[in-house]
Amino acid sequence: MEGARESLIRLQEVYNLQPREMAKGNYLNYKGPELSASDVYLIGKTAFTIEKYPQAVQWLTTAVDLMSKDIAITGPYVETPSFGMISTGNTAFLTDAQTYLGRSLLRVGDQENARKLYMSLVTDDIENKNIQTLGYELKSVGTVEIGQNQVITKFYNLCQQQSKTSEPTSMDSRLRCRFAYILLPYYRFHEEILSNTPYISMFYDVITSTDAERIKKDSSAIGLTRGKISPGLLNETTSSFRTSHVTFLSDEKSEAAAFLSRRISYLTHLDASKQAAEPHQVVNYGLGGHYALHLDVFLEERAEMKARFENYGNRMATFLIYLTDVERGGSTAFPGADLVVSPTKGNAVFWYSFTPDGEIDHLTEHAGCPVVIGEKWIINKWIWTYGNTFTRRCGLKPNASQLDIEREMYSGYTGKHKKQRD
Ligand SMILES: O=C(O)CCC(=O)C(=O)O
Ligand SMILES: [Fe+2]
Repeated sequence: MEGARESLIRLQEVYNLQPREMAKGNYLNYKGPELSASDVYLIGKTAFTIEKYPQAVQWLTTAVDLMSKDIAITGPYVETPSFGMISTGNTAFLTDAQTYLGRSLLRVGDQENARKLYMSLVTDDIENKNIQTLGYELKSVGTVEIGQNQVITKFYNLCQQQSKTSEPTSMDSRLRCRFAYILLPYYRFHEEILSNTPYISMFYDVITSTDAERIKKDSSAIGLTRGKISPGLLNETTSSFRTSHVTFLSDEKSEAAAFLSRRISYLTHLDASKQAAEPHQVVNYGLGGHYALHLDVFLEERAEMKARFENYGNRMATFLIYLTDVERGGSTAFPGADLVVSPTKGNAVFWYSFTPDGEIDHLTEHAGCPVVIGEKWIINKWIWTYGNTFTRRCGLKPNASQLDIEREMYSGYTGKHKKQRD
């Protein structure tokens, strides 16, 4: 339950949804479940606990409004034969909701309203522990810890836009659509260059619906488990940073996966076989499922992690295929490239995490936006630097872009450049 509440808070935060609307079941014009006043209160309390105070204020204000309305209709208390007057259903939480609201207001700097709320409560029930806590905190303002503001505005704005290609500037005049250059003449795929530096492109229809279903089936047969992040080798951990279910799917375990590895090699001109790439990783996100901003490469400070892969180098490139459409949300955002890619079944987003002069490209930081409506499945292929040292060599100029080096790269560095088919 706690996870579900955090998911709703994430949707509220990233997509700027109003708890008042969410309580009525309105999610970006989609109809979802309605929430009761006590649900709204409990979500507000969770927001408080995880230090999302601006969000807590919105939920708890809504809860207090909803509960106060209930009181107007039914009265806060009913007479019972054995227990005398007891408070009814939703309204039982009203005082608690008000005190948590006061404590949240205090933490977003609204002392005035926090104090007003306290004054209206303190006469009610002198014994109430929550009211006492609020009173105590009001007296010691300044020592109350204010949570870190974790709002990453740009990333959220991109998620809200759902899909956006960076504006072509004169420098980016080479942004375009083309047929991916593949040696087999009958093998044609559309590629759209979304960003030149960092190089991010979209391949269309790289997997059939049948194969997408096969991949889901083969990975479900293995079993998906809660995704982890690895700050270090020994402390892999589940975290609200990444909420999804994942499994690795090797070419041996799935014919569809093996076929896909070969296709990725053709499309990228890199070796995506098991000598030079990880097994595919299949990921499934449900409501609110997301992956916060990160780089796919391992950084120096993650030395332990690097040691684990010392035979492979680092993650040179990512080929991410969407196995489902997502009704709303679930895009992949690249704030460094001012780009967000909408999940479309069968399409793939591809990027290099290293610049052609061999440096980690921090502009490739990216995130999986939370899913609002529907379900999201993806399959990732991480292609390693070792094994691809000769398939993608360094550029000759220090600031060479991928487009500068791709002709030689595509001809296998034979010196015989074929004319690019545009
Ligand atoms: O789900 C997404 O769109 C991004 C996933 C991702 O970045 C990853 O799995 O490394
Ligand atoms: Fe990633």
